[in-house]
This record gives sequence, C-alpha cells and structure tokens, in this order.
Amino acid sequence: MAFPVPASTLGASPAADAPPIVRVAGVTMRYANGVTALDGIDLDVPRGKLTTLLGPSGCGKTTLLKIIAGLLRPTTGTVAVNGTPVIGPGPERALVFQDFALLPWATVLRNVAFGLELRGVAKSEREAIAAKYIREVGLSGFENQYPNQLSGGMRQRAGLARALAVDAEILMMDEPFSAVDEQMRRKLQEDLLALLAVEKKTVIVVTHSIEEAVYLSDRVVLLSRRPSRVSAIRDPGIAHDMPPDQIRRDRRYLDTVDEIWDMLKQYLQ
Ligand SMILES: Nc1ncnc2c1ncn2[C@@H]1O[C@H](COP(=O)(O)OP(=O)(O)OP(=O)(O)O)[C@@H](O)[C@H]1O
Repeated sequence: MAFPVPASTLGASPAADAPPIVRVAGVTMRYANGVTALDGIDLDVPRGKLTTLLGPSGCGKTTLLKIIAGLLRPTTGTVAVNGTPVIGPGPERALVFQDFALLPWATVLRNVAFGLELRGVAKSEREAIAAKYIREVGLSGFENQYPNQLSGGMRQRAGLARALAVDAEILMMDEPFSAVDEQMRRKLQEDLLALLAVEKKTVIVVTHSIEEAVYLSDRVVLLSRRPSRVSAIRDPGIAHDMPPDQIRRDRRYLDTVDEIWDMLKQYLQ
C-alpha cells in the first residue's frame, strides 16, 4: 500500500531563507512534582521543513512538543507561531499522537473527519475532505472500518489523514512510527516524505531513532539530558534522489548517524 504520489516529487524542499514558522524562546518547564524537564530552550523551526527532536529518554522531547502544540504552558519563556504567541492549541497546528488517538467507536471516515466535525464543518463537506486524505494516505476502501479492524500501520495512516484533513500548517508527530514493525516503519517513512513533497507542511517529529531522524529530517535538534537544553543542531541534507537502501549505505548518511550517535552517547553514560 502506498501513498499515490509521484516519485519525482521526492526531496522537493522549500526556500531556505523563509523566516522560521515557530520560534521557541527561553522555554523552561518545571512540572508540579518538581521535575524540571526543559531549561531554557531556544529554537527556530524552519518553515516547510521536517525538524526532528532527538535526545535521551525522558529529556523532555514530548514536553517540548506539547508546549509548541499549546497543550502545556511553559513555566517561563514563549513560543510564537507565525509571530503570534501561543496561548493554547490553534488551527494551524495538528498533533499526531503516538497511539494515534483514534476514536474506537467511529469509522475511519468519521475519525479522519473528526477535527472538521469539531470545527462545525457540514457533514457532506467534511466527508468529502476526509475521503480525499484517506485516498492520499492509501486507505481507500477502509472508510467504513473501525480502528480495531486496522493494522498499526493503517491506524497511523488514519491518524495522519486526520491531521492533514484539518489543513494545519504544522504537523507535530510524537514517535509516529514506534508502534509498527521495522518494515512498516520504513514504508511509512517513505510515504511520509512523498506526501510532504506534495502537501508542503512544516513537520516536527519526536523520535528515539537516530537513523530515522537523519533519514527523514531537514533539521535534527539534539536535546541534552534533563533538564534539557538544545545541545546541537544538524541539517543532514540527505537528498532522496536514490533508492532508500542506497541512501542508508551512503557515506553522508552514515557519517551523520555516527556524528549524532557520538554526541548522544555522552548522555547515556
Ligand atoms: N505531567 C507530568 N508531570 C510530572 N512530570 C512529568 C509529566 N510529564 C512528563 N514528566 C517528566 O518530565 C520529564 C520529560 O518527560 P517527556 O515525556 O517530555 O520526555 P521525553 O524525552 O519525551 O521522554 P521519552 O524519550 O521517554 O519518550 C520526564 O522526567 C517525565 O517523567
């Protein structure tokens, strides 16, 4: 099953000099139980690119994503999207949850249309929009199935279709492929890249996988151990103009994976 997107669009990237779409300035997050997750995060997220947050387990990646999503208020500091301070969730940001957060009692069609339903979009219109994205993620024919009738990869596609249906500029994905096997993970990575070449979204991904980060990202943001700060930023610049297996053997890809691993392993000791 593939997203029906022409391979020639793979690797298309937007202008490099666009102003950042998200600006995180001096963000600190101290939870009520006294845990300080983030300690002065400054970060610009480039528009129309895929940025990955990578760091040791428990360093605060999800916390940072939730703050950008407006689901958590930072203790100090600010987040601005298109120059406007974030004070809560907004229509320009869509979060794809790790567990897909699909409604078990609703069909794929209703799930994908759900964000539009919440916004009061008329049934016929929202179902037409949902059907388009269901097609785009390769789930045609499964419109009337329920989440428990889908595989993990298909649920992930449904979650992605739902995020695309609300037409947010920014897609935020927390460990998007962690619940599927390695084969499906690679397939979904390819499909995501192909889809993004057409949809031109800004994407922020949290992952534990260095290989995934380097493979997918225009920009990798490495966070330090908790309380975390931005410890390094790398732009892998992997051109997706050769077959995936060849990219994974490519010197540039392997060197970038090694470099990031060298930086990350200091936090594991
Ligand atoms: N609601 C909460 N209340 C208190 N502490 C929390 C809360 N949510 C997260 N934490 C703590 O904040 C720290 C950062 O958590 P977070 O989930 O953001 O890290 P992460 O880097 O995404 O973790 P992982 O890599 O394990 O998924 C952890 O120590 C976690 O226990």
